[in-house]
Formats: sequence, C-alpha cells, structure tokens
Amino acid sequence: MLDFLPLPEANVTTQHPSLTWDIFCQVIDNFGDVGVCWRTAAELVARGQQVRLWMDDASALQWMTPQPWPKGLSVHAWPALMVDIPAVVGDVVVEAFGCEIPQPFAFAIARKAEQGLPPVWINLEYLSAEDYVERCHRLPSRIMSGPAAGLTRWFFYPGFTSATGALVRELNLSQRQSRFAGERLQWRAAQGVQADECAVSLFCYEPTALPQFLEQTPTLNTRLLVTPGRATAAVQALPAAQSLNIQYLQPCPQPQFDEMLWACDLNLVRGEDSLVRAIWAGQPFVWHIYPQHDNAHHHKLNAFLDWLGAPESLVRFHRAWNGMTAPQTLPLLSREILAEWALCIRAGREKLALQTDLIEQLQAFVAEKS
Ligand SMILES: Cc1cn([C@H]2C[C@H](O)[C@@H](COP(=O)(O)OP(=O)(O)O[C@H]3O[C@@H](C)[C@H](O)[C@@H](O)[C@H]3O)O2)c(=O)[nH]c1=O
Repeated sequence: MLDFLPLPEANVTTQHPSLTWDIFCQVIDNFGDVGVCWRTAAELVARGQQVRLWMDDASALQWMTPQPWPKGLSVHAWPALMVDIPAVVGDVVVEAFGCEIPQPFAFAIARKAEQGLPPVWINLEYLSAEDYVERCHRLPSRIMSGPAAGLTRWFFYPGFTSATGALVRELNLSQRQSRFAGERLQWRAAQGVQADECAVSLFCYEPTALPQFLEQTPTLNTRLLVTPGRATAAVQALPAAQSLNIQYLQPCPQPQFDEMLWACDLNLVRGEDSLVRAIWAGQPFVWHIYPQHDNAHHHKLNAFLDWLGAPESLVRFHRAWNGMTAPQTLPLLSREILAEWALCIRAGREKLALQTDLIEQLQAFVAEKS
C-alpha cells in the first residue's frame, strides 16, 4: 500500500465582507458542471458568503452533496420568467462555464446598474493548463446587446500557475485529510481491500485501453473500486471483468468521493472536478479527459502533462488511456512505477498548495472590481 500524505494547512487570513452571490449552472452532461458549482458555492458559504445557486437540472445534488446543506446556500430552479427573479440581484453574478443567464435576470442586473449598483459579473471558465489561460484570465468583455448592453463581464480562469485563478481548495481540506489518514486502513478494509492489494479507483468514460488495463490488474494484485454509471457499464461490458477483484460502488456525496481518492493507491479520474480532487489527494492518478469533437482535448491533456513534468510512463499511459495512441501501448504498471508517479504528482501538488486558492482569488477580484 502506498502511504498517504495529507496537505499542509492552508494559510488564508484575509477577511472579506459578506456578499450575496448568484451562481448560474447549466448542466451539459455528466456531473462536472454540478460538481464544480457546488464546491465553489459551498466553500464561499464556508467563508461567510451568501450564495444562490441557479440550476437547470439539480437532480445530481440529491446524491452528490452532504446533508444538511449549509446555511447560506440555497438552490433555485433556472429563472426563466420575471416572477422567478429575486427582489434584489446579488452583489456578484457568476456564469459558470460560459452559460448564458436568462433574459429576465439580465434585465434585473441592468436595473440594478441603473441604480448605480452594478453587480460584479464574472464568467467562471473551464480549467486548463494551456497558454491562453494566463492571457485571458481577468480580461473584461463588454456586453454588446440585450438588456445589459454596455455592462462589463469579467473572465475568470482556474489554472495551474500563479498568473491564473488557481484551484478550489477548501480551508478545512488539510484537516479532513489528516483525520482520514488515521482511518484509512479501516476504510480500505470496509471496501474489501486486502492488506497486500493495490486499491485502484475507476471513474472514467469509456477508455479504449480499458480491456488492456483489466488484463494487467492481476499482476499488480489489484482491487478495483468502480464508480457507478459509465465506469461500471464500461467494465461490466467486458467479459474479463468477471474474474477480477472488483467492488462496484454506489453514488456517494463529494466528501466521501474525496476519501476514496485518499484511500487508493491509484486513481483513474475524469472530467474536471475529480482531476482537481485527485491532485489534492496526492496519490498517483491518470486523467481521462472530457473528449471534444475536434480532438482539442489532446492539446489540453498535453499541456497538463507538460505542466506536471510527467515521467515518460505516465505520459504513455495517459496517451493510450485517452485514445491518442493504440491501446496496446498502455504501459505495464508496477509498484515502482506508481512510486515514481507519486513523487511527480506530490511535487505538482506542493507547487499548487503555495498558490492563493481560487475562492480567495475570486473574493479579492470582486473586492477590486466593486
Ligand atoms: C461517481 C461520483 C462522482 N462524484 C462527483 C465528483 C465530481 O464533483 C463530479 C464529477 O465531475 P467531473 O470529475 O468533472 O467529471 P464529469 O465527467 O462527470 O464531468 C464533466 O462534465 C463536462 C460537462 C465537463 O465539460 C467536463 O470537464 C467534466 O467536468 O461527480 C461524487 O461526488 N460521488 C460519486 O460517487
């Protein structure tokens, strides 16, 4: 079993006034939009802010969020009509991932601006390690048409360098990890992981190299923890799965999802939010990136691996896992390789932990633009 190293304590001391935030989230597919918006909203609330989360599909919150929801965070249906609009628009309006807020809300923003109180309007973008992120982070964009024409919206980019908005990191993350370090063995035993087994979590789409990966799992004495949905369907479609040590998991709230990543020796993650969580876990991981039609995700993946300074075996594994090279080129894993990956990933995590986290940067940005 690979050891688990909790993050050092975060050092955020700035006090910000309590503001009201309206965060808009439209679900494209999968769980990332919901997952990122919830984490952002919950951590703003943990830092004394009031948040209204406006969603066109909040169904995933049922299983993804811990209960009870924190005081100060409320979830609302997409405000398509004038009657849905709150009497007072928030001090900050956030459109997550370029989603467009509905017209009635844009009218309400315009009204507030006419009264001399325009909200700070932010477009919170997708995470990427590509160069454009540093160039575009904090850029203004003037709204050209519609009820809010003439107002300014600001681009805010999460990222991996100090010239970006960084990553969401909860103030209590290191504390939670330290507590979990003492419970880790119990957690593994409860999932049926034997002492000499290598625990691997699987949260993916349908990687073409999945059969090759399953074939090699006995060599590593693997216990595979498979998340529900697409990962489970992909594994169960393969006959080889029947003879392997596999645990099929139920959907769980985000804090328990994080614990799974802390407990495992290797995390196969996907999308955006679970990538960030795998980084904070500091355990070896492989990223199944969200696929785009024009293969733009290949460039995005390469940029991330460059930033990470990934060793050759980690690069080769990523390329095969993401269908950029033939599935047969998937490297054979060993405990030595995982130890090498852990060193690299922990060095990357250390760099990120020194940066001001995304929530603090957002709050400071709002203070600057108010
Ligand atoms: C399986 C599982 C997931 N989760 C959470 C963790 C994350 O917050 C969320 C999964 O989100 P992601 O890791 O981002 O992967 P995803 O593939 O679900 O979401 C994707 O959606 C696309 C629309 C975006 O463009 C992608 O960038 C990506 O965000 O689900 C749980 O909390 N419990 C669970 O049991």
